Amino acid sequence: MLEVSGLCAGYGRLPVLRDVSFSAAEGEILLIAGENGAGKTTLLQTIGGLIKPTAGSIRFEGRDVTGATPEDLVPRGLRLVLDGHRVFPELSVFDNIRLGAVASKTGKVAFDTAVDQIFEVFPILKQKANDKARSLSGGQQQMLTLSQAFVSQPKVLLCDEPSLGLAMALMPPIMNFLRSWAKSGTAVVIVEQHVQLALAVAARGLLMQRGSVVFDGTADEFAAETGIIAAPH
Ligand SMILES: Nc1ncnc2c1ncn2[C@@H]1O[C@H](COP(=O)(O)OP(=O)(O)OP(=O)(O)O)[C@@H](O)[C@H]1O
Repeated sequence: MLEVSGLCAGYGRLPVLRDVSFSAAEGEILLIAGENGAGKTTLLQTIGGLIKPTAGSIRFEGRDVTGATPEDLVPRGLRLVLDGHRVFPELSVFDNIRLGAVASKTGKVAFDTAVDQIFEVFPILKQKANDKARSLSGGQQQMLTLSQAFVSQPKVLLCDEPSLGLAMALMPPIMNFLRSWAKSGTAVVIVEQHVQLALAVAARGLLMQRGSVVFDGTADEFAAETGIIAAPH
């Protein structure tokens, strides 16, 4: 579904990514872990079209999309969800969700089904569907950001720190949400500081250090390599 090969990218003359290669298959969750500054966010942003790579290639569904912009990639089904909250504060919660489906042209039936699923996982968004998004807490805005991506039905979801700003109690529902999302066929690539929790749902784990991939293996192999035990779920 997604193949990254020999990717290099950075900021101005500062190189960050060095020869990064990995792939993510349909229906699997791939965890990207690594210390602060390892280049995880830069990697997601480069794949998502926000940073132009200086070398290497990105293939999505067998097509070369190296250097494509988010405007090209989102309608094709490759979607980046950044950390921090990027909702439209003056619009209602429901309108924010609706906007998520615009670029991908999700059909009405698929949209309604997706909204039902969202309201099941995040009942607070149903309760506040008509309230302005600015009235939501940080964690609720994060739920809304994920929901906007969900209704766009991406084939590849790149998700930076889905847990950011969320109470720990919300982590298992978020992880389960991502898991059911992957089960529907989406390749989910997540950067997550809560490695134990993410490992519980990930099929594979990739470890980055100073802009390079230093380990890539199954979740069990990742746990054996790093000594990190997946949280029970
Ligand atoms: N906009 C930017 N301009 C210049 N350098 C940047 C920029 N963003 C990140 N960097 C640098 O690139 C390197 C990789 O940062 P990146 O945010 O990709 O790491 P990360 O693994 O996601 O870390 P974190 O977990 O702290 O977000 C760091 O040295 C960082 O200082």
